[in-house]
Amino acid sequence: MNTIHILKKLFPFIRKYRGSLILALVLTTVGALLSQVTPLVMEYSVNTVQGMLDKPVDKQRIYIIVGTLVAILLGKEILSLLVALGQKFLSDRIRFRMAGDLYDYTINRITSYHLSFFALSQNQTGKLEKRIDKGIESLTKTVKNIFVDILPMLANAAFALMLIYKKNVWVGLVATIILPCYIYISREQTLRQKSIRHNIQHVREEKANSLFGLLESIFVVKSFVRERYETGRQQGINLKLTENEIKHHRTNYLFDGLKSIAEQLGVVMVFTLTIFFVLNKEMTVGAILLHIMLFNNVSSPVRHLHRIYDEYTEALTYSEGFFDMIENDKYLSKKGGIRSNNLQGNFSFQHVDFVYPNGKQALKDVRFELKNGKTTALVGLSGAGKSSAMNLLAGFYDPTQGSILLDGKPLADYDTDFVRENIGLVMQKNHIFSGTIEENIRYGELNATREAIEEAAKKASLHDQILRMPNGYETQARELSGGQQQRIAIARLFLKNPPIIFLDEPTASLDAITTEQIKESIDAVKNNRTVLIISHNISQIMDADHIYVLSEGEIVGHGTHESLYKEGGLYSQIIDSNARTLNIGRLAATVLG
Ligand SMILES: Nc1ncnc2c1ncn2[C@@H]1O[C@H](COP(=O)(O)OP(=O)(O)OP(=O)(O)O)[C@@H](O)[C@H]1O
Repeated sequence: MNTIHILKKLFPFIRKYRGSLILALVLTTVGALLSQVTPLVMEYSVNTVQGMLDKPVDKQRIYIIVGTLVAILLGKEILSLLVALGQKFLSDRIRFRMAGDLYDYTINRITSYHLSFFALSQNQTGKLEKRIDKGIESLTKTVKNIFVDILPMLANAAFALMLIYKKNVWVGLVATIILPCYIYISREQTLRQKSIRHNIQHVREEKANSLFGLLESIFVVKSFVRERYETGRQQGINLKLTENEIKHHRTNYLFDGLKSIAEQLGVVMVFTLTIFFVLNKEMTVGAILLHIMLFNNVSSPVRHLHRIYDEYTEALTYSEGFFDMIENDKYLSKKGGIRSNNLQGNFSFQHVDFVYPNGKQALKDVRFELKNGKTTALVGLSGAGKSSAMNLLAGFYDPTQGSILLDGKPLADYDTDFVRENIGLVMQKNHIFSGTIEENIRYGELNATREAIEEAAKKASLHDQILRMPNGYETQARELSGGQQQRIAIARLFLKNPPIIFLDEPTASLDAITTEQIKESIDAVKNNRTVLIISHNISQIMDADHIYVLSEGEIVGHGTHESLYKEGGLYSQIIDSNARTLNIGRLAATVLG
C-alpha cells in the first residue's frame, strides 16, 4: 500500500473537508513566504550596518533603521503565529472530525459482518480493538501530515531554495545536493524498520487481546491461583514488545545520527562557499547570514520530514490491516430483498453441510423441517451440532453446502434484518449489557412501555424478585445471579414477542420451580408460532411435536418421543441416562407415594 492507495481510500472521508483543506493550502503558501522574510531582513541589516560603520554616527538614521527592523520582524512573527494557529485549528478540525467519521464507518461496517469474521483468531476482541484504534489514529495523522505538515514544510524549503539559487547558483547547488542524501538515508531507515514495525503491530494486538482475556477471566485465574502464571504470560508478551521497540529505536538513533552529519555537512559547505565569495568581493557580508538562514529553512523541514515519514510508514503498516478489516466484503452479510407480509415461519434444511472457518465440520448432509404452530426439538450429545444448526437458522452463518428454505424460499434471499426481527433467540449464554435491569429487558423492544417490560418480566418469573431488590428495575443487571440473568434474556424474548422462537438450553441455569414456571409461560405463547428447542432437559423435549436426533453433525433419527424411544438407538440411550440420573424410580416412589 502506498500514499496514492491510502489517499484514494480516504478520499470519500477527506472530500467532506475540502473547504478546510483549501484554506490550509492558502495558509501554507502565506506561511512559507513569511518564513523567508527574516533571512532577507537580516541580510539587509548586516549590509546596512557594515556600510554605516565607515561613516559618522547618524543617530536619527539608526533609530529609524532599528525601529523599522523591530516593526518588520515583530509584524512578521505575529503574522506567522496567526498563520500557524490557523493551520493547527484547521488540522485539528479535519483530523478529529475525520477520525469520528472513520470510526462510525468502521463500526457500521464490522457490525454488518458475519459471525464467521469474528470467529477468526486474528479478529479476537482485543486485536480488533487495537487495529481499529491504531488504524484510525495513524490514518488521520497521515492526512494531517500530508496537508498540514509536509506541504507547508516543502513549500518553505522550495521558496528558500529558490531564493538561494537567485542569489548564487553554486550555493544553491550545494544546498540541493544535501537533499537526496537526506532522503536516501530516510528511505533506508524506513526499509529497515518495516519488518520491525510489523512485529510491533502484531505484538501490540496480541498484548491488547491477552490483557482483555486476562481481565475477562479473572475469576477463573483467581480460583485456580494462576496469578503468577498469568503475570508470566503477560511479561512474555511485553518482553517481545520491549525487544522490538528497543530495536526500532536503536535503528532510529543510528540513522538520525547519519542525517545529522549530512545536515551539518551542508551547513559547513554553504558557509565556506559563501565566505569564499565574500572574500572574493563577489558577495556582501550579509550573504553569510542570509545563506545560513535560508539553508536552515531548507534543512529544517527536511529534518522534520523524517518524523513525518516515520509516522507515515507506521500508518502504512496499520492501514493495511485496517483496510483489510473494513473492506472485507467476503464477510459482509448478504442481504436478500424479501420482506414478507405473511411470514409463516416454516423452515426446511436441505442437505446442509456446515464447516466453521477453522475447518471444523459441524453439520453433514442435515435435513429437517420446522413447522409453524409446532414445537421441534433438537437432541444430541454435547458437540453434536445443535447450536450450529440454530446459528444457521438465524442467519449468523451460511451453509457451506445445501440450502435452508423459509416458507419455500431460500433463507439467503430474505432481508437478514427482517428475518431476525421475526426471531426470538434465547441462547445458552446470553449477554447482559452493563446497565439497569429495565434497560436490559428493553433491548427486546426499544420502544416498550414500562408496563410492557414488567409484563415480560412477570412471564419470565422475574418481576417479584426484581421488586424485592433495593433499586428494583434500576438495579444493575450484571449484579444479578446467573439464573436471574438468564431470565432477563427470556423476558427480552417475551417483550419482543416474535412469531419464531429459538431456544438453546433456555432454562439451563434455573432452579426446578422457575424452570416449570418458564416452561408454562413458553407453552402459553407457543400457539401459532414456530418453536425450536435445544435442551438436555427431557421434560422440555418430550412435549415437542417432532424431535430430531443429531450425532456428530448428522441426523440419526426423528419422530415423536414415543416413536423414537421405541426405535431404540441414541435417543433411548439419552432418555434412559436421564432417567437414571434423576433416580426416577425413587423419585416416582416419593412423589407418587
Ligand atoms: N465458533 C466455532 N468455531 C469452530 N468450531 C466450532 C465453533 N462452535 C462450535 N464449534 C464446533 O462445532 C461442533 C458442534 O458444536 P455445537 O456448539 O453446535 O454443538 P452442540 O450440539 O450445540 O453442543 P452443546 O450441547 O455442548 O452445546 C463442535 O465440535 C464444536 O467444537
